[in-house]
Amino acid sequence: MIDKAHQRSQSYGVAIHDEPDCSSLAKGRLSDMLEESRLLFQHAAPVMETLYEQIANTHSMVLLTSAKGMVLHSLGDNDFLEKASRVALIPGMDWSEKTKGTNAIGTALSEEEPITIYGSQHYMSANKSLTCSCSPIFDPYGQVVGALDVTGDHRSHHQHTLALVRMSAQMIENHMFAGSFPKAVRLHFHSRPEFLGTLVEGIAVFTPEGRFLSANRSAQFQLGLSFNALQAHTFSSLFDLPISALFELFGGSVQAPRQLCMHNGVAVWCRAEAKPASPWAAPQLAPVQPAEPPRSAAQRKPHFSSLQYLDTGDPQIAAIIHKLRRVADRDIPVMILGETGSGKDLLAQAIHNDSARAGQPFVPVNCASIPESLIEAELFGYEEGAFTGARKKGAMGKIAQAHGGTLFLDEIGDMPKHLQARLLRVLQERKVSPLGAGKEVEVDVTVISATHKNLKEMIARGEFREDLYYRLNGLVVRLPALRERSDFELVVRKVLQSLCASGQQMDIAPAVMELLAQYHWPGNVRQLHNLLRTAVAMVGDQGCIGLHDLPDDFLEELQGRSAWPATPAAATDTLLAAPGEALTDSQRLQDVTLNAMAQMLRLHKGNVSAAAKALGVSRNTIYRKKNLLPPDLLD
Ligand SMILES: Nc1ncnc2c1ncn2[C@@H]1O[C@H](COP(=O)(O)OP(=O)(O)OP(=O)(O)O)[C@@H](O)[C@H]1O
Repeated sequence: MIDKAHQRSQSYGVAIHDEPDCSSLAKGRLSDMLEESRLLFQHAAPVMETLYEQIANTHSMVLLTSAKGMVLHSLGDNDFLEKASRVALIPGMDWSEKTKGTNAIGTALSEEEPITIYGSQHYMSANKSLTCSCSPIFDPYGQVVGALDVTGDHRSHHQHTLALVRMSAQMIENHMFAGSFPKAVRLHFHSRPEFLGTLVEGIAVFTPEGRFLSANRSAQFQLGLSFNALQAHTFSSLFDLPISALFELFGGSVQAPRQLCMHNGVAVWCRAEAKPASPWAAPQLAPVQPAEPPRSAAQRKPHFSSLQYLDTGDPQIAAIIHKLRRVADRDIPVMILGETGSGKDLLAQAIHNDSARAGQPFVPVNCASIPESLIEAELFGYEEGAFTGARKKGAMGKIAQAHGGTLFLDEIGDMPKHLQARLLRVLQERKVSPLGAGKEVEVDVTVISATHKNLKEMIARGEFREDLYYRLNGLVVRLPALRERSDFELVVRKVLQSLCASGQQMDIAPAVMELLAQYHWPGNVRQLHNLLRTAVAMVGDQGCIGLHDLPDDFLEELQGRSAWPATPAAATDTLLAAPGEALTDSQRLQDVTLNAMAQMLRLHKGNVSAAAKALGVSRNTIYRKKNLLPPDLLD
């Protein structure tokens, strides 16, 4: 990228050794540009202040530029501002590549990508004492409208700066997004429900008829499609559902997240929003029926939700479910312990969905994923003007959003100590006071918390309040790790089923099942879910998951852990066989793999690429086994 930028700079005729020139500064032009970029400036100014707070006293400054690279606004340390003015890094100056050659602002705008330009990478000698990190800012129509930059002394550059700048640019984009398309159907989504409502959630907007209008960066990333490519899509081509089904899915509630499957096979948790004025919510399409009583557990689809769905025969899980049913609807706080990925989140949702509060919001908060500086505002909400960067009309906190329903405090062990006391007060008094608000709001929530940390040890170290611990642990349940479960095969089948589209037939070769059962699953069901998702994609429409459908790194790990004993045995079948014919003895997998490779190499006359393609593995997988294969087989 830098080489290309230098070539462009050269072609623009930028002189490497020119002195910085402030003479082109035109006050009138700056005020015109500010007027033109008013919307951008409005959304960016508070974010710039927050960003500046993070980097204050690091000899650096925050800059906002127009889409053409003109500096619109800057905030910085006084000593550095002076240095910056010496290199003409001041409002009104043009930092496009055409005038300044390679620099983060100009190059990020040319490439439409975030970038850091380190000291000597600058094109002009005068700028080599700077290091700058810049991200372009896109408007809700996919157009670059400006850039956000942090520039500092090249000796005090911090490697996290670009990440901070990217996040801040995304925050500005999300704010602009929130104010656009008031009549559209808005879908918020993420593969992890606790990320809904946070900076990283995907937001896609459709017309009431389902035509694509816009998507933020995260949505483009999750859908695997650029803004331009998305123009050709509709809601149904992206989510395999007519848009009218959204209403049914959300049953009139916009709060409780539901699962949808994207066109690329990845499941995401979603919330949908449509303003009452939208025809989507108009009576002829889908009448809102607020008076409808919550559906009973029996009526609800047992889809990733009810306790019944989670009961797959393991006695420890059965005991947990039994205990949970006994305390159901008594507002007893439940604390779920368990390793990461063991299903704590899913269990919390199942508890909610089986409770009398099922028709009300289920609001997850991941205490570990929200920056410490934002968690207070996220949880308790804030009033207009409560702090720098606060939204115009304030925001409702997660606790208040959960009113009537369930608040799920995931990773409670990561809750900052100073907020633990406030949370305790809310739980005791059932009232919440948003930041900057004089009055308190009554809240009726039932609380479920979860953690993989040892809270008792944290209490002993003074890191977790004992009184809060006893408030939260009405009933403590410990989810077993996947390797400890006796219902492994059923869990595999269930996860597999959840990954298949309706009507898609997918089986798993018995030998593969045996192999999976021997693995130690440090990432628990989440790891299994991810592995099977890849395998299902490898198999395609329908068929049977064989060894060659598993990712190479997983197979290598299995080999490394000697889950494949090297028992020499004459293998006869191959794992590429149909389900009924597949091997049942995983002890012979090594030989079977080698045999399959040898067979394919013979068939393709030693052509490793063709054999690898036929086996569905990479060429390296075959090369790595080179020493174990007959030497005459490899070309
Ligand atoms: N019993 C189960 N059946 C089917 N899928 C499951 C089951 N348990 C967990 N999963 C799936 O595994 C993944 C991880 O589950 P979940 O997020 O509930 O774990 P977690 O313990 O909350 O993880 P973390 O500690 O990282 O927050 C999800 O995709 C979930 O759908």
